[in-house]
Amino acid sequence: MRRAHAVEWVRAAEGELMARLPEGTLMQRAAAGLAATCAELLRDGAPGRVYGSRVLVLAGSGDNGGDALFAGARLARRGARVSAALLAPERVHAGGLAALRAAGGRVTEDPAEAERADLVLDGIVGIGGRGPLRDAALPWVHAAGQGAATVVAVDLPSGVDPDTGAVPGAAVRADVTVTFGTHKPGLLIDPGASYAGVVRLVDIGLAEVRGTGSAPSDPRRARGGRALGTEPLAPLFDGHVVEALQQEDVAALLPEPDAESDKYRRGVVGIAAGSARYPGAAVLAVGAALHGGVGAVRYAGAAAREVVRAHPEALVGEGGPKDAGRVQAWVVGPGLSQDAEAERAVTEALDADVPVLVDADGLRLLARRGSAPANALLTPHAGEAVALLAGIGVTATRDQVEAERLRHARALARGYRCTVLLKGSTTVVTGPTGPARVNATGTAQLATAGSGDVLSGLAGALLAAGLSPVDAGSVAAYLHGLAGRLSSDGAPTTATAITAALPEAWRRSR
Ligand SMILES: NC(=O)C1=CN([C@@H]2O[C@H](COP(=O)(O)OP(=O)(O)OC[C@H]3O[C@@H](n4cnc5c(N)ncnc54)[C@H](O)[C@@H]3O)[C@@H](O)[C@H]2O)[C@@H](O)CC1
Ligand SMILES: Nc1ncnc2c1ncn2[C@@H]1O[C@H](COP(=O)(O)OP(=O)(O)O)[C@@H](O)[C@H]1O
Ligand SMILES: [K+]
Repeated sequence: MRRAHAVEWVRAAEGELMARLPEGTLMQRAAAGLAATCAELLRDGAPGRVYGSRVLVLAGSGDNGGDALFAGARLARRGARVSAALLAPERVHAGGLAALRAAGGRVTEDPAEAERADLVLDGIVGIGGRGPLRDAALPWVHAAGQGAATVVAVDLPSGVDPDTGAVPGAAVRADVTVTFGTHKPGLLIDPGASYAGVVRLVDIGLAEVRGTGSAPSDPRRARGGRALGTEPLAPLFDGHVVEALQQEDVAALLPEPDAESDKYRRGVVGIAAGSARYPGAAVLAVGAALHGGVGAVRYAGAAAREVVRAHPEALVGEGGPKDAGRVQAWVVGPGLSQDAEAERAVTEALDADVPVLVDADGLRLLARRGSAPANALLTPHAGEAVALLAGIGVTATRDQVEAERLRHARALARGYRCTVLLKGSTTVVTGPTGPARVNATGTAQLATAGSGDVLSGLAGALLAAGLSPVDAGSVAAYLHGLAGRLSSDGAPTTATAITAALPEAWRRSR
């Protein structure tokens, strides 16, 4: 599992660790890890060696600049030609600048150096950064983007909000980010994540003080109706606030049949989706559910004929969920439309007393109620999230949801008191408390009609197979993203092709 901690936790942990160590130890650990990565990049890149390479340090006013200056000093001692741009000269890290000068480095005021450099070290701001990058940095950041230099972000790309991944203005586009101690949420959540390049974690000893985070905040306090932004971002639950499943985590969660399994023991998922107008959503959701590790898929609704024609394995009926027979989880909503019959299907699925995944039209209907059962998994895209937020009295635009995914997904989970999977460039899955899961396997090629229906069917099947809503949502997002990549391989893909790639995604994940 990849874990990310909030700034508040990082500062507390670092404070505790620093109190036990000689002054400057952590910064030297950070600088050593940073310099080692830079040396490797210079050796593997165009210069082919550290000696004689041109390195530019962008140094802001805080410790992030200190890390970069000390790393620059280490590279200068190995023969690199290092210069530093001091973006706030009166507040520069004095020890870092002295070390750089002592190693032969110099100060520059010419942004064109950023275009000529082999490597640019972004030490403008780290976890102390707030709001858009200030003007002094902009010519340097622009020039670094124009040139051929490898851009290495120190701790995180400057301009990316460390806790949310929001990018409120200009930001550094890094090829590599060297982050210290633990990942930061902004490195795992778009738009910030897309600025980070390849992220490398340097151990500075924070693991020694893990578990010192304060208790999670009470979810009841955060019940909807208030403006967002007035509460602390997220509870410091077990220290980390964000986590990303890795292949071995997914492998441990995938349901596998054993010698005693039969189709009922593996779980049966019910799909209430599609309508006379949109039968395709039903066909796609059922198709994906059939690859989701359950023993059987029941379909209930108006597209029964189309479903059984496409998938003879499905058990179909034209009535609603109530008449469909026993299932271990329901998926309700894709392509359902929003008429009285659709409303009845949603009510019956919610009343079935089994875990229920609500998507698409089902979410629009749910927003009118403003509540959901605790075992529900809601799967909105940003537009549907706006409607759901309105249902609990929170006003937000689509752009705001996309700029701060974590905050809005959490607000929905708290407001509806259930699990929420917010789709998009970084899929976020979260309950009202506990760490949020983010998924990194996706590709923008997934943004194709019907791909959400595939995700719903798959996640519903995993729910029926016994996974918790958070596990079902995050494992489904992982497999769906991987299947999207496999089916696309650089070309446009389709929902049908994503479904066809699910078995290979599953095989590669177990
Ligand atoms: N605290 C520690 O023990 C360690 C900290 N380390 C480094 O220290 C960093 C944190 O240092 P600081 O707390 O000094 O904070 P930063 O260096 O991240 O930034 C703080 C400074 O940047 C300015 N600033 C804030 N927002 C800005 C913006 N949008 N544009 C331009 N300037 C802005 C502020 O005025 C402040 O002076 C970490 O990210 C990491 O790189 C590492 O040395 C490891 C150990
Ligand atoms: N830019 C993107 N990067 C990665 N995944 C994306 C992106 N845009 C959309 N997706 C994914 O594609 C799927 C689209 O689902 P949805 O919006 O419900 O589409 P539809 O309703 O057409 O099925 C979701 O899984 C979503 O996370
Ligand atoms: K930085």
